[in-house]
Amino acid sequence: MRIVVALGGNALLERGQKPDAETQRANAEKAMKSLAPLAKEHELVITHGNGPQVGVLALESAKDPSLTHAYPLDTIGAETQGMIGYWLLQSLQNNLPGRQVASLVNQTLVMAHDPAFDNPTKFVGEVYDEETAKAKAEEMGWVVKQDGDKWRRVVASPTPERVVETRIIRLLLSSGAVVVCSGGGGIPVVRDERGKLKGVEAVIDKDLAAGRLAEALEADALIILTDVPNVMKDFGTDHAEPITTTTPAFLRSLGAPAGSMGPKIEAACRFVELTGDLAAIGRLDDAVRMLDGEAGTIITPGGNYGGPDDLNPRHELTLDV
Ligand SMILES: Nc1ncnc2c1ncn2[C@@H]1O[C@H](COP(=O)(O)OP(=O)(O)O)[C@@H](O)[C@H]1O
Ligand SMILES: NC(=O)OP(=O)(O)O
Repeated sequence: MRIVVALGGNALLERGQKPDAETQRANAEKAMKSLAPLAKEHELVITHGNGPQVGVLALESAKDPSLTHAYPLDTIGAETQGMIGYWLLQSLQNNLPGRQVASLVNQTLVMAHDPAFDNPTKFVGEVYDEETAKAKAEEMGWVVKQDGDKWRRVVASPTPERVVETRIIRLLLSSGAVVVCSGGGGIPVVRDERGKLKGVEAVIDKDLAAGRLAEALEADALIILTDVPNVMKDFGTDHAEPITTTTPAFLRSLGAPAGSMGPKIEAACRFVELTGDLAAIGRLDDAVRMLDGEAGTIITPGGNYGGPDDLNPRHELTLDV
């Protein structure tokens, strides 16, 4: 089977943890141990978030006295792909001896006229109280918005249209390699009037980008991993209920959920609607059980799933290396 996994930000940095390299490396190691069983049996693509890490590197760059201009967000996106990609690469190599692993710096095309450029919505960096956030906005030239009961910097997050390196990712997968790519949703780029690629000031949503990549790779499943076991109906109320197996129509009928559960649901529903295949949302530790239909919120066209025998995979793992 060919599986695209989107790794939630919490897998690298739990709420309240400081973004030190050693903390994130240790979290990456735990996350890759959870995904190793999937990689042993399937073609696997791993994508990841970069919101907190963009914040750290952007601040560093903005405060570096040797620079005339702070690094732009496309360059910082590439830095985060290199850094997080390295942590994931090494953990995978250590947990999957003998298996080839590739970690790519790669780009995602967005449209230059995407209205998202005029309405920043993607939270990056750390959380502040309102007063500190507004002072930071003044000092750094940021836009800040409320995120729950805290405040955070927001940047433009245009819709991902296509992963530029889709073809090489497909080649790597068919040779048996595990591929880490589309980190932070991919480095945001547009094509200019001559068709040449050019970076833009934005951070793409990694779940939406993982969905687009899964479509383009004709993946058999899209698994979105976060820190909650299920999508909940009536989330945040005293009658909240976990959703186990469902349809895109039902999930969409719940309305727009708070924060980044929204893009997760959108990515999962779109993938199932367009491909007829399976998407799942749940906890990192449950990744294997989700595919067995024993955990998570499973989304299929008919809203039922009895396990991998219900799938009709197009891809088989071949270790051609
Ligand atoms: N309907 C819902 N069901 C479950 N969790 C929800 C829902 N709506 C919002 N959430 C919140 O979304 C969070 C996951 O989103 P987020 O933390 O942004 O993901 P990640 O960083 O793992 O990509 C959960 O911890 C939960 O607080
Ligand atoms: N790029 C992105 O979606 O990152 P987070 O998941 O860390 O917000």
